[in-house]
Amino acid sequence: MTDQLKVLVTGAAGQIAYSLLYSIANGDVFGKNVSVSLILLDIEMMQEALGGVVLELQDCALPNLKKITATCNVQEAFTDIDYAVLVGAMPRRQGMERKDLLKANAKIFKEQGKALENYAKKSVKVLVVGNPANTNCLIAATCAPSISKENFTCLTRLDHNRAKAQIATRLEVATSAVRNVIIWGNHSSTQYPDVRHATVSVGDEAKPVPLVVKDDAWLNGDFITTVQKRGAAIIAARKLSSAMSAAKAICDHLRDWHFGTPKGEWTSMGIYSNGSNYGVPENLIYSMPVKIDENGYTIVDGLEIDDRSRVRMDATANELLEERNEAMKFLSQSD
Ligand SMILES: NC(=O)c1ccc[n+]([C@@H]2O[C@H](COP(=O)([O-])OP(=O)(O)OC[C@H]3O[C@@H](n4cnc5c(N)ncnc54)[C@H](O)[C@@H]3O)[C@@H](O)[C@H]2O)c1
Ligand SMILES: O=C(O)CC[C@H](O)C(=O)O
Repeated sequence: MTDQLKVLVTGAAGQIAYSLLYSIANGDVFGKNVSVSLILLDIEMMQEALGGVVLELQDCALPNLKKITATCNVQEAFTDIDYAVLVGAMPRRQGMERKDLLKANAKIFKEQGKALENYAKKSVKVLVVGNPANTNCLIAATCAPSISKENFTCLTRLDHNRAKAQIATRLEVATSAVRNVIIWGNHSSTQYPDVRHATVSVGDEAKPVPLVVKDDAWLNGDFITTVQKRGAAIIAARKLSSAMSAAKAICDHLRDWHFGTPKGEWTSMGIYSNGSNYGVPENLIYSMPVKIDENGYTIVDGLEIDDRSRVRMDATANELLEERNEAMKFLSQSD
């Protein structure tokens, strides 16, 4: 494993980045034995604020942090990077619809997909966070045809963590006792949080979550809607979208992608669908359960999908197909 990594974070002057950068720079994500060069990209207007973030990172006096580059220059930002954490995008605020975000943010991911194609290492691993994350990720992947589609992922780990926490709270157990929840589909209110295959540790035994919860009405009702609408609930309360929990989820996603998932566990990631898993259409970024080792991720196969799940999985796929249609219109427009 390499002992030096070049990690780009976009939207670096924004609120998620403010909660994220310390953990990356401190070695909590890529390990204490790896020195990290951080490249911080934000738009020109934010360079003064970004300069302040740099001052703070310096003042943390972190031994792992080899170099910090703050820039608004896309070529400088994407050159030779190992990881691209694409956070920079407009967040939804109260009263905004998701399609407003697609209009505003698609051009960012078109430009950054091209920059990945032209300047990044071909082995670069890309995590798209900016919303609508799945479709922005598809846009970036489409604009970087020489990079393997497997290297493009979007963040659904926040939803995964939310689902895990809801079950743990309900059962009054530690979140670490709950394993193998799944988020299927879009990082949106159509996502399908699925606990039919999840387990909870009771003493030395891992028992199926539905058997321990013993409340199918809750599992098929309020549990699902709470997870689906959690982002909107946070926006309504904070008047800002989630940041601390998003940053934590980004760290979890990157750490598992870099080091692998714990034995016997899977996680949820938005990944490229080639059309051969669980009836998910080809050429979508769709969240699925994956196990990760030194060879990369593999989709957990063979899980039984019941009729109710099929309907939910198709509904979220249909939303992604609609978003893709919109996105392709942007891609066909000249710059
Ligand atoms: N996938 C998820 O789970 C998840 C969770 C939370 C938030 N989000 C999304 O993450 C994004 C960022 O959220 P935030 O709260 O940090 O927003 P923010 O407004 O606080 O910060 C966004 C930053 O991106 C910068 N930016 C805009 N265009 C850019 C560009 N072309 N290149 C580089 N930087 C650019 C802005 O200047 C700003 O500093 C939003 O789209 C939000 O909806 C996703
Ligand atoms: O815009 C939204 O509805 C969600 C914002 C963010 O992605 C979250 O999940 O907290």
